This record gives sequence, structure tokens and C-alpha cells, in this order.
Amino acid sequence: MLDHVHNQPSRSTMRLTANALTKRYDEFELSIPDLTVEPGTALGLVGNNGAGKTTFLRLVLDLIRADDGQVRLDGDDVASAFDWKTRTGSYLGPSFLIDFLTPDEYWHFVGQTYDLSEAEVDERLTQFADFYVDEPIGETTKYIRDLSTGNKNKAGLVAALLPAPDLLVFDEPFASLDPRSQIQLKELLQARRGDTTMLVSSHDLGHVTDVSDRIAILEGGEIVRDEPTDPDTLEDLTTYFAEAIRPKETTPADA
Ligand SMILES: Nc1ncnc2c1ncn2[C@@H]1O[C@H](COP(=O)(O)OP(=O)(O)OP(=O)(O)O)[C@@H](O)[C@H]1O
Repeated sequence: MLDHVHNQPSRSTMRLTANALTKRYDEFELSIPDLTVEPGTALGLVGNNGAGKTTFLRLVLDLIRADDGQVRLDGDDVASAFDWKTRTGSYLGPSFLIDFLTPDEYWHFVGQTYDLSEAEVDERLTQFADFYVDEPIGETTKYIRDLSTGNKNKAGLVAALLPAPDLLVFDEPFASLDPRSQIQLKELLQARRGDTTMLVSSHDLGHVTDVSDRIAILEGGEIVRDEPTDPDTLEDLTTYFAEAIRPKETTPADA
């Protein structure tokens, strides 16, 4: 879609809704009765190992099928519609990568799938030159399979950001990145706030708070808290998880 005043692609971000969403694995059940993420909102997902964060993100991306309910993006059920795929960038981990390609080859391959020309991909990659520093962008020679874990993740994160999608979905995007890259990634995500709907799962409470408008806590497959971020969010989250390992002391009056 073109913005005819500026002859540029017009910005439109995506609304995500989940209704009666259920996914079962043996003893585990993810159950999200009703969730809406408004266009341009960044939703952070936190929760202990096995809480269901990745399962939810995989359902959003139609990588697995729900047992009940659905995820809709701008009203379209992700399990049957296609349009959202060309408007979504995602990176859930190294299994997303094609590891017999170099990062440059991979980024151009991804660019083609989003109908970007070679020149557009090259132009867009310049914004990541300080972020992906293992080898200069445009001159990468190492195959993805030979990269360090952090550099693999950076190659995947660049590929997700490259198409400037309306929806970004990231699972543990800060994992294995060096501190400098973590700060740069935060800046890259913060620059898109308001323009892009984002789902970001992370165990780094500080980073996820910094890049999110809302934080949802998942516990045992359910969203047990979902609140806008504010200056107290990081402390509140830290207290929440600390209390899970050190339950509040009971006072004599409670006994
Ligand atoms: N393909 C599968 N087959 C069986 N069980 C699965 C499968 N995928 C996920 N699970 C189970 O679903 C539950 C939720 O897993 P999930 O990966 O969504 O959690 P998570 O919150 O992302 O955890 P982590 O923080 O460790 O990444 C776990 O009990 C997990 O074992």
C-alpha cells in the first residue's frame, strides 16, 4: 500500500487478538481466553521456564496449531490467512536460519521473500552495520553454521528487522548477545515502538521492561498478570519472581 503524498509504503501496524486459545501437551495446557494487543503496542512476555511463552509465540506464527480458539492478526485467523506473513518479521532461535548460507546470502534470501530488491536490501542493511560486526555487512564469508551463537542470533535478528514489518515476534532476543549488542538491540527495538506491534519474550526483566509498553506474566500456561509498564515495573517484576522462591514471611497474626 502506498502513501500517495510521500510515495512511500504507508505505515500500518497490526492488531493481535487471541480468543479461547488452547494448546495442550501432555500435562501442560496453554490457555489464553482473551488477549488483545493494540496496533503499535510492544507486549513483553515473561515467565519461568516452561510457562508457555514459546508455545504462544509459535501459535501466533502458525508454527503449531491450536487445539481450540485462534490467533487473529488484523482480524485474519493466522491458521488460514496469508497476508500477515508478508507483514511479520520473527526470530525464535537458530532453527529459523539457513545455515549453509552466509549472513549476506541469508538476508538477501529473506529480502526476496518480502519482495525487496537487491538494492533495497543493501540499503536497509546499512542500519545494522554497527550491530552485526562479526564481518562487514556486504562482505560476509563465514557460513551461518560456523558463527558463534551470539552472531547467529544477530544474523537472525537482522533478518527479522530487515523488512520493517508491521509485527515483530522475538523469543529471547537478548540471549547470547554481548552487552554492547544487547544495548544496540534495545535501541533498534525502541526506535520501532509505536510503529510496530511487537511480542518480545525474555528472561531479562530489565531489557524486556525497557522495550515494552505492557508486560504479561505467564505462569503454568496462563497469563496471571498483564499491566502497562511504568517506572516501578522492573522492581515489581523482580519482587514477583523473588517471592516465588522466598514466599512472604508469615507474621504471628497470620498464623
Ligand atoms: N513439541 C512439544 N511436545 C511436548 N511438549 C511440549 C512441546 N513444546 C512445548 N512443550 C511443553 O510445553 C510447555 C511450555 O513450553 P514452552 O517452550 O512454551 O515454555 P517457555 O515459557 O517458552 O519456556 P522457556 O523459558 O524454558 O523457553 C513445557 O512443559 C514444554 O515441555
